[in-house]
Order: sequence, then structure tokens, then C-alpha cells
Amino acid sequence: MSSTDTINRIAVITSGGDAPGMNAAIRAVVLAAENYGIEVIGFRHGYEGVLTNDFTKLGRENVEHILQYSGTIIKSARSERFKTDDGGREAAENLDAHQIDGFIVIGGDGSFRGAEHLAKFWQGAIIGVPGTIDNDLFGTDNTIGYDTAVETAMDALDKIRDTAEAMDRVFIVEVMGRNAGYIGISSAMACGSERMILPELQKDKPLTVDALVKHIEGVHRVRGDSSYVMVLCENQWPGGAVRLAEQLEDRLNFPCRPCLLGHVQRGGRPTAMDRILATRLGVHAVELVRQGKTGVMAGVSNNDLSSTPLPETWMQRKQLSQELIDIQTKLFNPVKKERHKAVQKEQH
Ligand SMILES: Nc1ncnc2c1ncn2[C@@H]1O[C@H](COP(=O)(O)OP(=O)(O)O)[C@@H](O)[C@H]1O
Ligand SMILES: O=P(O)(O)OC[C@H]1O[C@](O)(COP(=O)(O)O)[C@@H](O)[C@@H]1O
Repeated sequence: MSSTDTINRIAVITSGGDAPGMNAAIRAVVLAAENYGIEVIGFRHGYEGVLTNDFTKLGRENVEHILQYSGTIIKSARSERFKTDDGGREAAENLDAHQIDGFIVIGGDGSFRGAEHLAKFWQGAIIGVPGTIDNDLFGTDNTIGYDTAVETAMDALDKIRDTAEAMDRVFIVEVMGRNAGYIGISSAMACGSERMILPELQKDKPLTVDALVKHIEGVHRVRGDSSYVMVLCENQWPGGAVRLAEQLEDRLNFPCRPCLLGHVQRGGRPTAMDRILATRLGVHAVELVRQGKTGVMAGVSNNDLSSTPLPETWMQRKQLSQELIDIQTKLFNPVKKERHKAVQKEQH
């Protein structure tokens, strides 16, 4: 394995879904590397660029003023070809041809699986940097992009609430997260949503149209005419928010509107939190390469820098906060509160 003295050149890719803050992470890698006299090259379009040898040299002048922009200056992509053994071997040959000592991949769990795949064919140091809006990686408090995505969802939900409240409407707002409920629960709490449909809760006790209708009617009974904003995580309802809105409208006989936030959540100015996280993790990744570490993800745990073996990042499940779930589903659930009051009245 490489040691501090032998690190001359590092390659970096952004892979999988782009996330706000990826540019800040690239910048941090380049500036930290330059500090140690290490050259950096960026392969474009993730692993695909490593296969096609599509690369660019990255120096201070390329990255100085990019941290306020989302997207990624070296582009991101998904590559099916890389997943094969031939793909892995070809990528390794290209990295050797460039005399790369360390490889930094900024992406999500799929990209880290790709890093493990590469390690079968390539001997250099491989470090993962968690970049995904989904926040679904074990070994780091937050992933790069998550905070910005929640801000974006919150902004949209606040706007939806204005119309919902003015017209006493039900809205179903679909947020991203693939199969994780982090964006869902955080944006729901930040906006005082009446109901959330999260993958983590659906697994134990899937919600039905009947249960949702009952809840909406319960909220109307408690509050009178009022808005009702539901946060639905993607992939949690057949047909998504559009279908669910139709099903509810059929039963309730008043307007239920769907709203899909989609890729809006992947763009926009990264929040300060994401820029700072990305900067810390980019620098940390370079330091890990210099220390001769490989096969780990650079993370921040309890606000301290950490490193976690790559397979653990996707094999161990990061848990949603039970405290947040309880506040949303029990303490602040208007219908549960009504029942609680009724029980208290009976007891006196
Ligand atoms: N099991 C795997 N083996 C090899 N490469 C993989 C594997 N899973 C994902 N990859 C590579 O990582 C890329 C990004 O993965 P993907 O799941 O799409 O995004 P993310 O990293 O955001 O989770 C894939 O297109 C593929 O090139
Ligand atoms: O970019 P695509 O192919 O539309 O994929 C959408 C998916 O990407 C994400 O935005 C980010 O996920 P990844 O970081 O794992 O790619 C998910 O929330 C969403 O399910």
C-alpha cells in the first residue's frame, strides 16, 4: 500500500446521483492535495470516464470558485459496463497508466460498491466520500447534499402550506430518498406536516387508504376546516403521490392535490452546512490516502472525523431517529392527542 512519501497523483470521480456540495468536495480534494504537492486528475462521468479515459487535470485555478454551485464540474453518471469484471480490470489498467496512487470516489452506496469492485483489480488506495441527498450511508452523521435537499423540500412545503391553508386542501408532497426516509422525516418535521409515509415505518405497519382517510377526517374533526399536508417518500406508494391523491379524493370528495418535488431537490445553492461538510470530507479523504488507508469512507460522526470500512457503509443500516418519529407520529399527531384527551376526560 502507498505511504505518505509515495503519493504523487490522486484521481477523483463523482458518481451516481449528483448532490449539492459535490463541487465543494472536489475543490477541497484539489486544494488539500496541492498543499502536499500531489497532482489531481478528475475523470468525467464517474466510473464511465475511468473506462473511456475521459479525464482532466485539476488545479487550484479550476476549483477556486465552485463551492457555491451544485452539480459537479467533472459530471456524474451511472456505468453498467464498469460493474463487470472486464470493466473493473479496464479501469484498473487506466489508473495504472496514469500512475495514480490514490482514488477518491464521491458518491452513494452504489458508488462505494463500485469502489470495492475496483479494489479486486487495483492495488492503490481507494477512499469514499459520502455524496448523496439520501443520507442513507452508515458511518457518517450526514452525507453531502442532504442538508440542502431538506432545505429545498422545506421551502416547497412551506409554499404548499400557504395554498393548503387558504383553501382547506389536502396535499400529498412526494420527496426523494430512494429507499430511505431521511429527507422525508426531516422536511416533515421542519414543516409541521400532519402525516408522513416513510419506508422505515411502512415496513412494520403499511398505511392503507382507509387509515389515511380516517386520519384526515380525524384532523378535520379536531381542527375544523384546515389544511393537511402529507409528506410521501418516493417508492412508498404504488403510482406515487398522483395515484394516492386520486384515491383520497375519491373517498373524501374534496380536492386532494399531488406535488412531486423530484430532481429540484438535487440542485440549488448548497447550504453552508453542506459546503463545510464537503470541505472537511474532501480534505479528510486526502489525509487518509496520505496515511496509506484504503477501502474506507471518510465521514463525520458526532462532529469528529471518522473512517468506516466501505462495506459497512451499506451493510449496516443507519437508523432514523426514534425521537423524531415519536414527536411527529405521537406527540404532535392531532388525532392521537384527541384520543388522549378523551381518555383523560373519562378518567376524571
Ligand atoms: N455492485 C456493484 N459493482 C460494481 N459497480 C457498481 C456496483 N453498484 C454500483 N456500481 C457503480 O456505481 C455507479 C453508481 O451507483 P448508483 O447506485 O447508481 O449511485 P449511488 O452511488 O448514488 O448510490 C453505478 O452506475 C456503477 O457504475
Ligand atoms: O438520477 P435518477 O436516475 O433520476 O435517480 C433518482 C434517485 O437519485 C437520488 O436522487 C439520489 O440517489 P443516489 O445518490 O443513490 O443516486 C434518489 O433520491 C433518487 O431515487
